[in-house]
Amino acid sequence: MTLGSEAKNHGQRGLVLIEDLSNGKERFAVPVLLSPRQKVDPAVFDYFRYSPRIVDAKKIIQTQHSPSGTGFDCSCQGTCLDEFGCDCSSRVYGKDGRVSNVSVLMKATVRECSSSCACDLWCGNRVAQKGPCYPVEIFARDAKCGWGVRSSVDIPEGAFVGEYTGELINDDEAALRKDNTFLFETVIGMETYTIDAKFYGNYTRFINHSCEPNVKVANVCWDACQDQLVHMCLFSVKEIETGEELTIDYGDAWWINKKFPCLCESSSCRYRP
Ligand SMILES: C[S@@+](CC[C@H](N)C(=O)[O-])C[C@H]1O[C@@H](n2cnc3c(N)ncnc32)[C@H](O)[C@@H]1O
Repeated sequence: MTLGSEAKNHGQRGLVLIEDLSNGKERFAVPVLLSPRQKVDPAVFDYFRYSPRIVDAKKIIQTQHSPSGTGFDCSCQGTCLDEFGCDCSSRVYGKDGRVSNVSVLMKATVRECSSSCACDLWCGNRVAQKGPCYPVEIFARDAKCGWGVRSSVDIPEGAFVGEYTGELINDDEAALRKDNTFLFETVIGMETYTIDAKFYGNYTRFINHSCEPNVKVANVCWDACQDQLVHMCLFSVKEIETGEELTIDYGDAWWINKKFPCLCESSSCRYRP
């Protein structure tokens, strides 16, 4: 992590606290920007460890789920795409790697090709597994909401914008965690697990809630294993302009028992008294 001993000016966008929170682990730098007008506590960056992938410290995937035996593999030569009549295509991604109909994303798990498929790495059914390519920055939103994430470029609709990463833990351990702010449920096979991004994760754990979000979470699989880990993958559901904040809907289960109102400012806000 590059911590600026003196925050540097970053054009109009703010002062750079950290030049690249990912420390070279993403295709692009993930700067953290302070604002002279918005005081936000930077203490999180003292303990937060950046991980572009799920952290399986308890070896849940390795020991509890068979690494062999694929639930899904193809024998295609070259690329898999719906338009080539390929049966293994998830029928979600277009030729440009974007989702043409974002409403289908939330309906069923998207099965991308895996290492046990015969197709090439550039097959059209491998998108989220290759990692994000739209640069973002973490910025001081305001004292109440804390940090937020905004785009550094224009993002088209249907684009993959990142995977929610963090520590993979079982439900018993999740129940013991004191802070449930960063918990996100996932599944492996028939069992439910939790991803906790409080201490380990990537920029997606800084994405704030909106009742009218521009990003939605979809279930995506790409591991060559019968009981595949379902990755929580974020896709833009509308065009996002440079400088616009990325937001997701945390859902009713997250907002239950929260002692503060939603500050999303949407006219259709559901969590404001
Ligand atoms: C997953 S974190 C998002 C990153 C967070 N802003 C930070 O600085 O670490 C969720 C927390 O952000 C704040 N937050 C996010 N969206 C909000 C909203 N719409 N209204 C109020 N607070 C929000 C709340 O403090 C919430 O507990």
